[in-house]
Amino acid sequence: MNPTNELFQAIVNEMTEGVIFLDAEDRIAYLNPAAERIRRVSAAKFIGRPIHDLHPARTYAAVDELLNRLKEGRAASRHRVIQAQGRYFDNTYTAVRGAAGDYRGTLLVSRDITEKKDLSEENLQLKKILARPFERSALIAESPAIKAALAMVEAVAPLDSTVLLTGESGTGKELFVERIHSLSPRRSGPLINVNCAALPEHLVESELFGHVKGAFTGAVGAHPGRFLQAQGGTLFLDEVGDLPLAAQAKLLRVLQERSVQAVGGKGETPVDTRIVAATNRDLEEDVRRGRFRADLYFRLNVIPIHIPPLRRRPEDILPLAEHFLIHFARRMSKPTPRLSAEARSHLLAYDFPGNVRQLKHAMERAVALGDGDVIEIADLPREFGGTVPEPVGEVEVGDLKSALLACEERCLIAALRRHGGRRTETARALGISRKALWEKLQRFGLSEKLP
Ligand SMILES: Nc1ncnc2c1ncn2[C@@H]1O[C@H](COP(=O)(O)OP(=O)(O)OP(=O)(O)O)[C@@H](O)[C@H]1O
Repeated sequence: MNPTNELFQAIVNEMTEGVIFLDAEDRIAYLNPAAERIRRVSAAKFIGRPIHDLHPARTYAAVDELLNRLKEGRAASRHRVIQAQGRYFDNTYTAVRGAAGDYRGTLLVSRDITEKKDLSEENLQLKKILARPFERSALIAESPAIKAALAMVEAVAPLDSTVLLTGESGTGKELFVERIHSLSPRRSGPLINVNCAALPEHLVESELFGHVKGAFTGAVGAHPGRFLQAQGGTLFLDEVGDLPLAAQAKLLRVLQERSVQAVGGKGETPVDTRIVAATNRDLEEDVRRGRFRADLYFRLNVIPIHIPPLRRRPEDILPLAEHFLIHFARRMSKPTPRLSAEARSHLLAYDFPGNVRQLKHAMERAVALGDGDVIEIADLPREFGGTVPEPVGEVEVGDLKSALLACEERCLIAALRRHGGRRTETARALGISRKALWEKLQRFGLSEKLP
């Protein structure tokens, strides 16, 4: 054998690229070991057979077209990316011509580009993510009403004044507090959040103002209290309307004196914290009914900012829905689905008693359960289909769990009505903690609906 031939043979045998040579009649004249592995064929059986024998019938026309282009000199080489054995290959077809330009055949080289392709896909994903930056606490504000509230927040954030945010549950009050804090000179200090409705009544004072070791049974260690934890920062008193009256008096004193005394402690510690309070209750009404101290109300209501319910600002519904779809799709590593025209009109027509939180949960559910790239009406919770179901009424007995839940909901409603919506008394009558009551009201979306 010609030594040059031997040398080429050795090189081609060792190559990791698959090499196939097709003669002028499109028959396989040569196939190297790498091509045997890639195509899962043996050279011994395939030499002399038409190239089509390596391909599924549906690709014949495309392969013929490609080879014809090369034969006719319309192209010197062509690329095709194929998938084989779960990997991607870039196939380069190059026409081989004699000295006179006569077509002798085609050289087909297959390169494994799986890693490259994976990387470029990942790169594309990352570019998309970068092009659409998603802040964790992005605040969507399309409606004039929410833009006005945001403008107010931006104006008062740099001041140290107390802000009272009002609005139904789930309207985004917490996001507004974050915005106030992050735009204030206290932004590098802590933002401490206290949910006044979730605090057990007997622990309200020690939670807020701290306690010394051994101040009461269970006080094994000292606790600085939320006020001191928020030193130099912002203290967010969420659901402030749910503070028991005794705690309201103590809070008022702290706000007046600007100092706290820990439960069981003697000395006073000066407090340097900005107060932002929020409530979904009608505090003026609570003041009239003697449930909330008027003097505390005036102390907190220095700068009132109202966040309207979602049903009063329909311009926000679809932008919020899309924002949540992107967020959850990314979190669940799924492609971002879009809303069908019908789903959009249902969302726009719905009155959202649970506000943005309810919309957010619905979008999370749709992304989690959806298997397509379009969210249809069927992918939305049942209540979005029409009017909100009345919570009091016949128990729809489907399974035991839902029957028990419906029963629990009715008990809660009855107890709340009997106690005029007063959480502490309701919790006591039901034999559960205020925290447990608060959680149940959230779960059933009842915190808004009742007095
Ligand atoms: N404008 C908005 N843009 C983006 N997300 C929002 C917006 N408004 C509310 N959300 C989201 O909706 C959810 C509910 O909002 P948030 O917890 O701030 O409501 P809230 O008014 O504080 O409710 P509650 O009174 O029950 O504490 C949150 O996950 C929040 O991130």
